Amino acid sequence: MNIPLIDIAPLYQDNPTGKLSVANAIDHACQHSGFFYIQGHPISRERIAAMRQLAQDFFALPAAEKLKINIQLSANHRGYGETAAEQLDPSQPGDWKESYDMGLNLPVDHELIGPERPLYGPNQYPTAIPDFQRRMETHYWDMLALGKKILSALALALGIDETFFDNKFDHPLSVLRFLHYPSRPTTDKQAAIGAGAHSDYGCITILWQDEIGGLQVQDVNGRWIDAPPIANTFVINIGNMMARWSNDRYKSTPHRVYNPSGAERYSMPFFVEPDFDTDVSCLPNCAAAGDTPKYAPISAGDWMIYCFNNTYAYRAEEYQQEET
Ligand SMILES: O=C(O)CCC(=O)C(=O)O
Ligand SMILES: [Fe+2]
Repeated sequence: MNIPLIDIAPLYQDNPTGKLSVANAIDHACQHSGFFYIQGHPISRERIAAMRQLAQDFFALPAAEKLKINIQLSANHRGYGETAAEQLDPSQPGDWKESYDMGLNLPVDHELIGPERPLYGPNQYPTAIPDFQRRMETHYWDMLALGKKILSALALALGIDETFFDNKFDHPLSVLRFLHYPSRPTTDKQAAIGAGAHSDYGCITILWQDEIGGLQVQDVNGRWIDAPPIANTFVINIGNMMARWSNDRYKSTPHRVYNPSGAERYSMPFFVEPDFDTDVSCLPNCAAAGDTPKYAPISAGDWMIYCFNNTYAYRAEEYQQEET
């Protein structure tokens, strides 16, 4: 399996031929591995270094401080997740990582908030770190702009209006996540799996990973292929929503974090997800003329809730209790 490295700088230039050739390279990668690296993006090295430091500072807070903003206190899935709270592969024990999730910060009385859209709401910010909220939000919007740029390339490759996705991110469900895989003894074989095998739920994921490595992508034969860190790049992958939206033109590929060295690791995924009410029904030009699309229309938000209910241990428990 080939995970290509694509220079996306032409997407920011006014040359239609250059743009189209990047769009076609992205389209090709999304149809085959479902994974690619990007370089030539506008997120600076200084910004990445500062965000990494912020993540380190956050996870270094005392447990009691982090637990004040426990994700379990949030009705809309924001805040701190303890080690083993997330179980990406249900056949394995919980993952050996801690997390912090933030997204669009809406006040509780915002008109979009209600039982029918449970993913909207406020963030939970640590009070012990000065300027945390502003720094996270600045990075959030910059990463979202990058995500929209990549989606504009997909639109171009599909022969649809380049701006097709633009108006679908007024109140995005996109999430910026910090991950910390604490160090552990190398004899602990089970814990070498930092994040169990899974595919992502949303449109696309833009991942920054530190220099430790461990990200692996599954090829069609079930083999695990390393996706090693490459300086100043992000790893992009297709999520389940985009696979569905594109009628399976694009592949949402299983991946995991396998780190037998036991070294501490940080990563920072940004999950590009549109507005809750976005209609996810077969994109133009993704079904052959006369063919019925494979999947029924669903809203982006309902799709995400369906996926969440199958992943987080505490949510699955709630869900099962509701059902019995
Ligand atoms: O930590 C990583 O490198 C990958 C994390 C991941 O796949 C995820 O959070 O969906
Ligand atoms: Fe993932």
